[in-house]
Amino acid sequence: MQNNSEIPLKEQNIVLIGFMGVGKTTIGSHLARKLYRDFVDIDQEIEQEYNMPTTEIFKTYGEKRFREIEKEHILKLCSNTRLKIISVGGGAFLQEEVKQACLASSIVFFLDLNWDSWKDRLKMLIDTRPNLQNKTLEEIEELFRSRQDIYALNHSKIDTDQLDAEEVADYIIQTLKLGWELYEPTRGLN
Ligand SMILES: Nc1ncnc2c1ncn2[C@@H]1O[C@H](COP(=O)(O)OP(=O)(O)OP(=O)(O)O)[C@@H](O)[C@H]1O
Ligand SMILES: O=C(O)C1=C[C@@H](O)[C@@H](O)[C@H](O)C1
Ligand SMILES: [Mg+2]
Repeated sequence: MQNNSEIPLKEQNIVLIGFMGVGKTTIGSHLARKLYRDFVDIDQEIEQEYNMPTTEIFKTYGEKRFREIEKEHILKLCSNTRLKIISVGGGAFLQEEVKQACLASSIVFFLDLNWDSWKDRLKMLIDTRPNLQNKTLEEIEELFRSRQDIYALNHSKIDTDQLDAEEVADYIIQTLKLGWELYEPTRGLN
């Protein structure tokens, strides 16, 4: 669970990564409530800044612009904040600089879900995720599989297949407590 950050492990931001629809936003808000921390959802931050949904931002400004704004938001949080729960967009780790900044400053959890479970969620996601639109199921599966590489570097991988969102949040908290105790058992007490 360790990284290069000067920030004590218990105060580092927690970043949730994974493919669209694995539950980063839902689980992140449970986690924030349970740990009494602020929750930041990068997609929602960008939507608020532009005052339009992601699908409209993609149509009006293009994915490239969206990625630039996404990077700005994440880099700022990585360098200026602590104690936050951050859900990043499913494509954020496509940008190497974003990936490295998160891994160096924060505790990064990869929320994993298998394809068969994921595809049952497609109907719920399609209207609001531009990168799922105008694709066949085979193309979406190809995207799903090709994206797994970008999530492979993380501090902890959580298999979410058999768990509801709240159970995943509880599991993350158990993992964190173990990591905090193991790596910094006395920090802050001396
Ligand atoms: N563990 C879970 N079990 C069952 N359903 C879940 C679970 N986690 C999330 N969901 C449901 O899946 C849908 C997508 O979840 P959510 O929006 O949190 O995904 P996301 O990872 O934030 O996606 P994106 O990267 O596109 O923002 C929601 O309808 C949510 O209620
Ligand atoms: O995986 C992706 O490419 C995306 C995921 C969403 O979270 C949004 O960031 C946007 O819809 C793009
Ligand atoms: Mg989300």
